[in-house]
This record gives sequence, structure tokens and C-alpha cells, in this order.
Amino acid sequence: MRLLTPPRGMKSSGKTSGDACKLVMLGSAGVGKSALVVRYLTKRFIWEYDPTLEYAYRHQTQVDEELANLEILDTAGLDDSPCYESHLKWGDGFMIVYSVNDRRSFDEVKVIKRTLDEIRKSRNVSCVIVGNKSDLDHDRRVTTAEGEGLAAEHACAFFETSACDGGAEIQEAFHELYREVRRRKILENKSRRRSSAAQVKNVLGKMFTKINSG
Ligand SMILES: Nc1nc2c(ncn2[C@@H]2O[C@H](COP(=O)(O)OP(=O)(O)OP(=O)(O)O)[C@@H](O)[C@H]2O)c(=O)[nH]1
Repeated sequence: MRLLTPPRGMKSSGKTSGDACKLVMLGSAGVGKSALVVRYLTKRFIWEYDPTLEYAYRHQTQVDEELANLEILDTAGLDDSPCYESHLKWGDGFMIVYSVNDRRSFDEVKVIKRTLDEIRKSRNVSCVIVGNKSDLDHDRRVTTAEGEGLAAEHACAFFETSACDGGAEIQEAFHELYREVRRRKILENKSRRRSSAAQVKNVLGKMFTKINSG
């Protein structure tokens, strides 16, 4: 993980904080993960990236009324990478990307989601599914309805994007993932608080039973 020592190409726009929201880009090689991150952060499209490099970015932005500290890890799309599992453990939220003109990358989304659920030992992982390269409509191999169906099956938000053309969907996909992570954290904190309150109640109950019977 290269987040703490800035990797080559690391862009830092803002302070980091302990409550940073850690987002991980997943998806087959060549679907446009790097292009989406760069488009989101810089509003620009760059045609070629070194496919083997992994980049980490820190970014501070406004999401709704909140100041959000994002750490975005752009993986190289290699599930046999020795770091793959640690990336899946590290993230709070995952953007799983396929390309609308590449059927195999779409099929791969299910495999990635299954691996993620296994490694996190939960189906309760914050994800959005993104069908990228929507500008290549003439070469489409995956319909919008299929993308929506897959996302609904996994209870994820769905976006079609073009890193090449830009558009509001790219920002919306990142921000929705951030919101989803926040919602899940709030729910987890509530249930943690509820279960520790129940434990205290239980201990007090036992103490009083002892006192009363003693
Ligand atoms: N037409 C089109 N091309 C795109 C789009 N996004 C990315 N590309 C191109 O697709 C190729 C792969 O893009 P990357 O961003 O490197 O893809 P990646 O998923 O990060 O690839 P890996 O690092 O190999 O996993 C590049 O040639 C990009 O220029 C898009 O929205 N439309």
C-alpha cells in the first residue's frame, strides 16, 4: 500500500484525517479505472496510463453539506497481485468498474463482488457498480438494463459513465459511494452502541439479582 509514502503520481488536494473514507477502484484491466479517477480529480481525460502502476490519491471535497476526506486507491486490475487481498481489506467502499463494450469485464464484476464478500466475511460491503465507456455506444456489448439488473441483484447503486466525455455521473458515482460508506458506518456505530448498552444492562441485572438474593 503506497498511501502513506506518496507514490509516483500521487495527487494530494487537501489534508488527510483519521476519519478519511477509503475508496478502492476494482475491475478488469483496461476498463478505465485510472481514467475515471483522473477525470473525477482533475476534470481531464488522459488517454494512456501505465497499466501496471497503482496510484493512491488524497482528496478533500464537499459532499452534500459535509467536508469529505477521500483516499482513493486505483488498483491495476490484477486479481493475482499479492496486494489484492489487502486492498479488499483496506477499503471502506468499492467502485467496481466494467466497460460497456467488454462483456467479460461485466461478467468479472460478479466474481469480484463474490471475492469481496468472502474476504470481508459479509455481504454488507459498500459498493457502486459503474459501466464505463458509454461513449462507445456503437460497440456496446452490455445494455444499460443489464447493468442496472446486476446492481439491483447486489443492492448497489449503478452509474454509466464516460471518462472520455466526462459528465456529472462520474462525480455522482464517487459521491454516492461516499454517502453509502457514511450510512453503513452510522448503522454499524448504532448497533455497536446498542449491543454495548445491552451488555451493561445484562451485567447490572446480574449484580442486582445477586444483591437481592444475598
Ligand atoms: N472511449 C473511451 N476510452 C476510455 C474510457 N476510459 C478509459 N478509456 C481508455 O481505455 C484504456 C484503459 O484505460 P485505463 O484508465 O488505463 O484502464 P484501467 O482500468 O485503469 O486499466 P488497468 O490499469 O490496466 O487496470 C485507455 O486507453 C483509456 O484511454 C472511456 O470512457 N471511453
